[in-house]
Formats: sequence, structure tokens, C-alpha cells
Amino acid sequence: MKTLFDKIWDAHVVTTVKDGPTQLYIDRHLCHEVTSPQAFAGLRARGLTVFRPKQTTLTADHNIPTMWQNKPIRDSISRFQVETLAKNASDFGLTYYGLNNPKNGIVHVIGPENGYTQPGMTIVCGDSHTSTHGAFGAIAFGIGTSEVEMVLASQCILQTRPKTMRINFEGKLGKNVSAKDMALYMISQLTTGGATGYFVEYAGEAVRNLTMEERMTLCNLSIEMGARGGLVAPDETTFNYIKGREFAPKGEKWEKAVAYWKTLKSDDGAAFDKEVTFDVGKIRPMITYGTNPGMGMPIDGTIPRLDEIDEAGKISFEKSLNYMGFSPGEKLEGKQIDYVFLGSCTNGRIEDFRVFTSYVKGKKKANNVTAWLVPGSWQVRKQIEAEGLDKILEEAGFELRQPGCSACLAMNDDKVPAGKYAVSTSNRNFEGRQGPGARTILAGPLVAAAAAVNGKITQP
Ligand SMILES: CC(C)[C@H](C(=O)O)[C@@H](O)C(=O)O
Ligand code: SF4
Repeated sequence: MKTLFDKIWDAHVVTTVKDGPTQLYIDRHLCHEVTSPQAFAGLRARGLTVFRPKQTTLTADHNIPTMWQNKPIRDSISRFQVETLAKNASDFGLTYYGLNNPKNGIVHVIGPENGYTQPGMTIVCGDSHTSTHGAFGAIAFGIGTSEVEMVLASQCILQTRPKTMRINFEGKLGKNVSAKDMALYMISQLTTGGATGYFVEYAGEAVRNLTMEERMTLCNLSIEMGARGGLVAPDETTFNYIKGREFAPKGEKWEKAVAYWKTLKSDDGAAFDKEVTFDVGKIRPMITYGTNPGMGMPIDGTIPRLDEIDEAGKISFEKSLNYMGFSPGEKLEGKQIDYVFLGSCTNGRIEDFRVFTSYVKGKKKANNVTAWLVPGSWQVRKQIEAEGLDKILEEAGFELRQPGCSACLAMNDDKVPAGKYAVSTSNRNFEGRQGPGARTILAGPLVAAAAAVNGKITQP
């Protein structure tokens, strides 16, 4: 009896070093401008080529502006990063979706939308949120730059087998409760270290009922509780999503692939090293109040009091609240905010824009709010336009930007000023994450929409 993880892992083992790591074959490799330059430099220094060039795809996302992408990038460091990526792609003969390419977008958005991400695969990228691709029933995880070099050179990687954990979400999600709320709730319960050393499988009725995009949101945040990755067994929802996409198998190959994908589930009675169950009926729309994604609570909740925090955590708890400008025991509902960011590989897909738009339709953006609405890819942006969502957003006083990581992290022009509050659909609320001194409140797209319209934290 095997878990889903075991089945995929075992099918990719090349050799195992006795008492050491496994040499694992990698099906898909994605690269972006931040973590790949030294890897390519390493290949050059050793006179190596890319072993299987068709299995690596490059995209520019972190350092790019989200306006005027047809003009040269103004910031010289960012421009250099992106130019280096383009040069590496052409020198090593790799597919590259650069600026203004219709397939450009955030690395974890474009893989799935092109059908490049498929069940049963091993997928890596020099990026922690590679866990997103696990939504398709793939072993997908982030790697370091030296490992990027290893994959480029050999299409393999040395990995220690992680432990397995299953997280069951039972019951039905309440009204206005999203996959993001499930994830923030889960991390608030398990803490940011709760899954360290584990690869998580998400299961249960509530997970089966999620769309592919919602499963991606959930898997995306796996890394924020320390997990190596997270995955969901593929089912009809998965197959329907993949069917017909550019890199999806076609014709007879499709039938064969689906027959194999249907075997990709944990056997009844397969043993996990740890198992946790949540009743989703208890989950309400969430926000974070601190400086790690585990510091979350329902919107109408109160920040824990100092006496509720254990001795060891008191100093960092106080430091965190101090940075945020909040007090222990405070309620945040009704609190004024300054920025709203809809986007990132967590919540920058079409369904997120549909949810956001459905709330703001016929309403107006609050005057005190600067809103950045950033599609995860050009294909997402095209779909937004095809559905006329851009018009509705415009009428409500919003402006749609061009794709990129944007305000998810302060590596490009979209920085939240010091001291300002941003309700953000991204995945990290670390100090300085959205700009030096910026204060991030993580939430789902619906809560972000309510904040954008009301100018403060409110129930959607
Ligand atoms: C820049 C990159 C290495 C980083 C990551 O690995 O996650 C970024 O994508 C992030 O979200 O912090
Ligand atoms: S959108 Fe944010 S989390 Fe995702 S890859 Fe870009 S920087 Fe990382």
C-alpha cells in the first residue's frame, strides 16, 4: 500500500545512495530571473550544456514592472536580471517567455495554464512556491540555485525523501469562505513550522470540491507552514482543467495519460507519518495581524493577548505587533487601510479576478485606497478582458496592470511605502516584504475587494 507521494516518488528514482539521498529524475524545470543566473554561470564555467533543453522553461516575473512593459525596464538591476535570463535562454537553447510574450507571467501561473504541469510529474523551480503545481497531483518543490544547476546539467536532483503528512478538510465551506481562508486557517492552527520535513497530501470532501485554481491556492501556501510541498490526488476536476491546453497530451496519448493519472491516489490504508483533520465548517474569512503567515485570525477576531502567548514566543510576538502598529487583544475589523494588492501566484488567476469583480461591481473604490490589480499572466489578463471584467473594474475606479509578481515582494517598482497598511492576496507578510516598513495583511480576494471598496477591513 502506497501513498500518492510514494507512487510518484518511486516512479522517478534513478538510484539511491545507501544511507544517503535519492537521485530523482525531474520531468519539468521552470526558471525565473532571480535564482537562475549563477546556475547558468556554473554551466559555462564547467563547459556544460543543458542535458534536456525541452524540459526547462524560462519566464521573467519577479523584477519586471507592471506598467509600460513595452518600454525598457528603468531600474538597472532589474533590467540586468531580465536581460541575463534572455541571454541564458538563447545561449542554451531554452524556451523563454520574456516581456510582452503572450505566454509570459508568474512562473507558477503559466505552468498550469499551458498544460505544462501534469499529474504524476516531478516539477522543480528555484522558487519556494513551486508547491503550487502540487494541485495537479505532482511532486513539485522549490530548489536552491546549486540544484538548479544540477537539474540543468543532468535533469536529476539529489533529494532526501521527506516524511508524509495527510491533511483532511472535512465538511462544506461556508459562504464567502475561500481556499485562501482554508490555507490561512490551517497555518494559524499548525504554525509556520508545523509541516517542516513533510510532504503534505490534501484530502477530504472540501478539497475534492475545490476547483483547480483553488487547489493551487491551497498548495501554494504549503511552504508557509514549512512543508516541502503539498499535493492533491488528480480527479475529473483535474483532467477537465488540463484537457485541450497547449502542452496537454492529445488523442490516443490523452486516453493513456488519463488512465495512468487515475491510478494516482493514496491506497486505502496507506500509512502517513502524520495525519491531521480540520472541520471546514469552523473556518471563516481570515486575515493576518502579524509578520508571518501563521499569525492569522477571522476578520472579526481579536489579536491574542500577551498572556495567551507562551513565554518563548513573547518577544517575537511583541516585535511583530510593534512592526504592524497593532496591540495585543486589538480587534482589526473597521481598521483603515491604504493599499490593496490583488495578484501573485497565490491569488492572481482568473477566478480570483472574478471574485474580486463580483464584489466591486456597481460600487466604488475608496478614496483612501491605492489598489494594484495584477493578473498572474497575460493569459489571465486576456481572459479578464474577454469577460469584460476590466470594464466593470474601471467603472468602480480600478485600473488593471500588466502581469508580474508585483507587490508580492519588493523586487520591482510596486512597493508599499513605509508604515502603510496593505491588504494583500499574496502569501507572505514578512517585515519589509512589500517594501521597507510596509505592513502586510494577508487575505483572500473577496476580503481584499471589501477592503478596497470600504477603505478598511470589513466582512465581505
Ligand atoms: C525570489 C524567490 C527566490 C522567492 C521564493 O523562492 O519564494 C520569491 O518567489 C518569494 O516568493 O519569496
Ligand atoms: S508571486 Fe510572489 S510568491 Fe509567487 S513567485 Fe512571485 S514573488 Fe514568489
